[in-house]
Amino acid sequence: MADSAQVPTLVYLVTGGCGFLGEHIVRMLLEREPRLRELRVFDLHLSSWLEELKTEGAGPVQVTAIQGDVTQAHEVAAAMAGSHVVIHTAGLVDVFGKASPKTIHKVNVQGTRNVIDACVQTGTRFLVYTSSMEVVGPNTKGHPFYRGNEDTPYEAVHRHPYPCSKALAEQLVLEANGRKVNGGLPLVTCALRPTGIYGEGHQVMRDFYHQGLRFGGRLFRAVPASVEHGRVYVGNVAWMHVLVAQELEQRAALMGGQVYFCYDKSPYKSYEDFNMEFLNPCGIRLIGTHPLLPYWLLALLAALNALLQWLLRPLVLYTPLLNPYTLAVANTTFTVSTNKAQRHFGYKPLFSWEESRARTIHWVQTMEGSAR
Ligand SMILES: NC(=O)C1=CN([C@@H]2O[C@H](COP(=O)(O)OP(=O)(O)OC[C@H]3O[C@@H](n4cnc5c(N)ncnc54)[C@H](O)[C@@H]3O)[C@@H](O)[C@H]2O)C=CC1
Ligand SMILES: C[C@H](CCCC(C)(C)O)[C@H]1CC[C@H]2[C@@H]3[C@H](O)CC4=CC(=O)CC[C@]4(C)[C@H]3CC[C@]12C
Repeated sequence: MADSAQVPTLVYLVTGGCGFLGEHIVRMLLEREPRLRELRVFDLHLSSWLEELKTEGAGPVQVTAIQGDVTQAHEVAAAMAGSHVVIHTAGLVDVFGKASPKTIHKVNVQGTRNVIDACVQTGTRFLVYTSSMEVVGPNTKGHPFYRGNEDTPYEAVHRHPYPCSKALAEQLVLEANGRKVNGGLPLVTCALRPTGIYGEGHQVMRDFYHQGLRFGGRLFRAVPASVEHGRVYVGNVAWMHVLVAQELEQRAALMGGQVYFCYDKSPYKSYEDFNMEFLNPCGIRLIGTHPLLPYWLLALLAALNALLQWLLRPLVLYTPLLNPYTLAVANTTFTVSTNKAQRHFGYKPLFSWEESRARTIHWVQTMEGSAR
């Protein structure tokens, strides 16, 4: 990257820039990357906030909205021509059976291959990829991953299309590190593995909140409180992406081809107890200190849901929250504890747990259809 302490010269492209995480990355770049000249936001569906940003909130930075599909190699290459850094966060996040395994593979794996090829073709040298903790686990055997780091041995066995696709895509990204791009310089890549992300705009939190309102302000415990699940605030995930993108040139030898868990100081709790940190102040209570239904019954219901999904598929898309995969993930301890990102590029969470919590609560309270 050119040394541009004073004059903004850099062109960034964010794929999936209109998604939950993508929007936070876009806003964080505008706030925290003074060298930015142009920010290209590439997404299948462009959001209306982007128009407001283009007219009001971007300051001197040119924000370019590009409606495009990562599965279309020519669209990706055209969008990327002339950019210095690409943050590839576009993905099909589906663990509920909304999309077919083929579509998930196409978007997550072929889409990533297209981004890498476009880097090579257009001479874009820096690629930051949003991977996922799901690349590691939880595995199908339900083995706990307790306070693990990037080097913790774990038997990663995937069957579900989403983690399979993220694992393949991450591998492509890491293997691409060092490939010569147009102009002869080496590509520098790195992958971030967020745990379960939460914060403003989180669709599953929205679903749980509305479910709680429908049940008269109550949710029923389904997962034992002893199962701990790693969570990270979206603002800190965005911050880590921005920081990596900024440091990748100076620390290419150290960071190139590396993976980093994406974490912060959010407390280790069960998925449901953690959600209650936000939903409780918004009038939702979690009923039961133990799961109301025994595990075997939940597993049976999850299997039934899977069967119903399959039977109904020709007629209607039935995608309940409970299925064998979500039940297994929610019931398996998976927490990370690492300082690799701090050691390699000085990452420290930008938002404290208290601030992350307050921001998320505020978002739930101001959500359309909220109890307040
Ligand atoms: N939500 C979570 O808890 C976690 C998410 N991740 C990863 O973070 C990334 C972002 O996830 P979220 O923001 O949660 O999902 P999201 O669904 O809110 O955002 C994904 C964005 O990608 C776009 N997109 C999808 N297919 C596309 C295509 N073919 N071409 C161009 N754009 C396309 C969507 O329109 C959307 O704006 C994904 O790669 C996901 O695998 C990783 C760990 C945890
Ligand atoms: C929806 C699940 C909780 C419902 C359980 C039930 C039905 C028993 O009440 C969510 C529990 C864990 C979530 C996943 C986890 O946070 C890791 C993820 C990482 C990603 O990359 C994408 C999202 C997800 C798979 C996330 C999805 C929802 C859960 C399965």
